[in-house]
Amino acid sequence: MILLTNLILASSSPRRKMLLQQLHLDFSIIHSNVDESIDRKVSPECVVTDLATRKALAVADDYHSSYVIGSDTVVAQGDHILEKPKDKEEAKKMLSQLSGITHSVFTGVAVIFEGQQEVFYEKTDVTFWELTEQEILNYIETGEPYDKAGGYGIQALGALFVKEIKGDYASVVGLPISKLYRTLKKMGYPSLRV
Ligand SMILES: Cc1cn([C@H]2C[C@H](O)[C@@H](COP(=O)(O)OP(=O)(O)OP(=O)(O)O)O2)c(=O)[nH]c1=O
Repeated sequence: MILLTNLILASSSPRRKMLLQQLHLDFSIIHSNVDESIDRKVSPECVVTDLATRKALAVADDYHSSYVIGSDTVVAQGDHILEKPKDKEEAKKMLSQLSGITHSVFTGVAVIFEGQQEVFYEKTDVTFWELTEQEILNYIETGEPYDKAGGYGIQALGALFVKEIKGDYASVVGLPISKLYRTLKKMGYPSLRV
């Protein structure tokens, strides 16, 4: 097992990688490959903290002396949890559901180091403009919705749908780096730049 750093991001998300790079730390990426099936009767905060913990634990089992970060993001509209749309129909349904209303984006984070475990979540409220059917169809054609919770990316074309956001922008994109930084500090992570 070759490991160059003692910070590991247990994620395949290019957005999480990009956000963690903002901390100017060396880190490795190891995909966690956990079963991401969820219990839809459970609250979104429980879903994201549970999945984040599962992702971190799956990697931490092999890397005890590293700080391992797992994370998960879902969109919640009322009692409905929206994950990543599987196809065009599902993407259309999700975006139609989000049109003209406020929904919440939940991101859970788990950091594990030598048996210590810190788990938290961020909730950010996002309000969409009313979207026309044509806008939704055109957006789906770009392919942007498919690997993103709720079927949109606030960091890309999806930004055009956003009227207002209350909370942490980075958390919507997939990793609340401000709170993560504070958590690493609390856990004694040694190489923080600030
Ligand atoms: C709402 C929203 C979500 N997303 C992304 C963040 C996450 O990558 C994705 C939600 O899926 P996740 O299952 O949380 O993450 P993932 O499968 O991409 O990566 P991994 O499990 O390996 O860590 O949606 C955006 O990029 N922009 C947005 O505006």
